[in-house]
Amino acid sequence: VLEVQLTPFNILLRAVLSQLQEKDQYSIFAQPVSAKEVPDYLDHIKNPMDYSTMRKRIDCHEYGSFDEFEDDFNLMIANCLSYNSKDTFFYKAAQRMQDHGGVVLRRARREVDRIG
Ligand SMILES: CCOC(=O)c1ccc2c(c1)NC(=O)[C@@H](C)N2
Repeated sequence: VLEVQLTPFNILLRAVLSQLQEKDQYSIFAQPVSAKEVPDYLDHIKNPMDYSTMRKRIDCHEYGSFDEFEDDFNLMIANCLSYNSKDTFFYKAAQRMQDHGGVVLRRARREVDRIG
C-alpha cells in the first residue's frame, strides 16, 4: 500500500494543487500532452509539465520548498505559451491559468511562511 507520509507541508501542497486544478475547467493541464495527439510536441518542449506529474512529485516528497512547486507551475504555463500561438484556445487558457493560479500561489506562500 502506498504509504504517503502526510506532513503539514505536503498537505498544504496537495490543497494548493487542488485549488489550481479547479481553475483548469477543461482539464487541459491535468495530464501530460499526448505525443499521439500532438506528435511534434516533444520536439519543441524539452521539459513537459502537468498537474498529474506535480501530484506525483508531492507524493514522492520531491518538493523541498514552495519555490520548487511554483517553478513546476510556471514551467507548465511557459510550455503552453511557447508551443501554442497567441490566437489559440490553449494560449488564452494558459494566460488565464497564470492569472488565477497566481492568486492561489500568493495566498499559499503566506501560509507556508506562517507555518514555517
Ligand atoms: C485531444 C487533443 O488534445 C490536444 O491536442 C491537447 C490536449 C491538452 C493540451 C494540449 C493539446 N496542448 C497544450 O499545450 C496543453 C496545455 N494541453
